[in-house]
Amino acid sequence: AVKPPIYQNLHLGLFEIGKPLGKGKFGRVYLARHRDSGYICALKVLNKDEISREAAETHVRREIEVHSNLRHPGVLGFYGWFHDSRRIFLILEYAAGGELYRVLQREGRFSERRAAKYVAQVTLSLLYLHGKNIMHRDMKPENILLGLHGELKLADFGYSVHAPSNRRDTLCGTLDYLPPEMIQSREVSYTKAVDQWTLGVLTYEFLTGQPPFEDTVALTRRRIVNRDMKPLPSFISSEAKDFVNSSFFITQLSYQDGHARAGESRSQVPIPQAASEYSTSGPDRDD
Ligand SMILES: Clc1ccc(CN2CCN(c3c(Br)cnc4[nH]c(-c5ccc(CN6CCOCC6)cc5)nc34)CC2)cc1
Repeated sequence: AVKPPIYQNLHLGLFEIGKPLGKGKFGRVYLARHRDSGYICALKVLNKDEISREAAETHVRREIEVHSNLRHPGVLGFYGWFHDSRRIFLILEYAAGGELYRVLQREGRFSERRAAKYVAQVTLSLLYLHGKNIMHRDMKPENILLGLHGELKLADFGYSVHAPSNRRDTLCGTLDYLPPEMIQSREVSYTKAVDQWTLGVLTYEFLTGQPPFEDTVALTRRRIVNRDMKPLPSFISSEAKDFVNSSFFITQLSYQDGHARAGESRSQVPIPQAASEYSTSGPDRDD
């Protein structure tokens, strides 16, 4: 027999569940409305069994720990969480514009003006996160949402950590957005330069519709380590080309020196010699 409502999940009973907004690794996200206030939100419902099966407890714990302490217009709102015997529920801001990668897929690529607006917004969100000594580490169009007025919102803090960090999380999913230091096998400590590199990858993808190092898995790895970016198409302005290139070289520099040397123009920045300068040695890590 169906249990009387009082015994069902008290918190869940506070919400009316609407259309599913998407499926992910450990669960789904639904449009939801808080009954008393009428407030519209996105309810991320994670399945505990699937989380345990993938040994992703730390991933989820970190997502809640980090995300619940953030409050910024360029970061998807996190309003709270609750759980029952089978599921974990995250109460998140509803981004009315949906996922940025769907917009990019639909439009092919963005104009330089629109790309510049998005890069500026992601930069402000990153400045906020880095100011709190947090690296996102998993920035990609799939994890960027659009608000009602087309403003960008960073989401999914499952891979975020406090800088610097030498965690060796298992990296899964695409390598396209990861900088050399995160895919080379040596034990390294990640700095915030990780997110700066990814901003360069995002800029390239906004302008062309493809990530700069996209290739077969093995060749993507080699391209990234050698900073062997696929050439930008001729329709890209020289200023945009310079911006994308600098984010890969300045990042390499700041990573090497362990501190940001922002503001240094390219002419003063020693540009690496041949690609051979970067060792591609060391056992490949395919976790
Ligand atoms: Cl566990 C998990 C489950 C699913 C996902 C993938 N998405 C992560 C982001 N999700 C959303 C979140 Br969180 C917060 N607000 C959202 N708003 C939307 C959304 C909003 C509107 C639409 C409809 N489109 C909007 C653009 O025009 C065409 C119609 C589609 C999606 N998705 C989310 C949706 C699901 C990630 C992890």
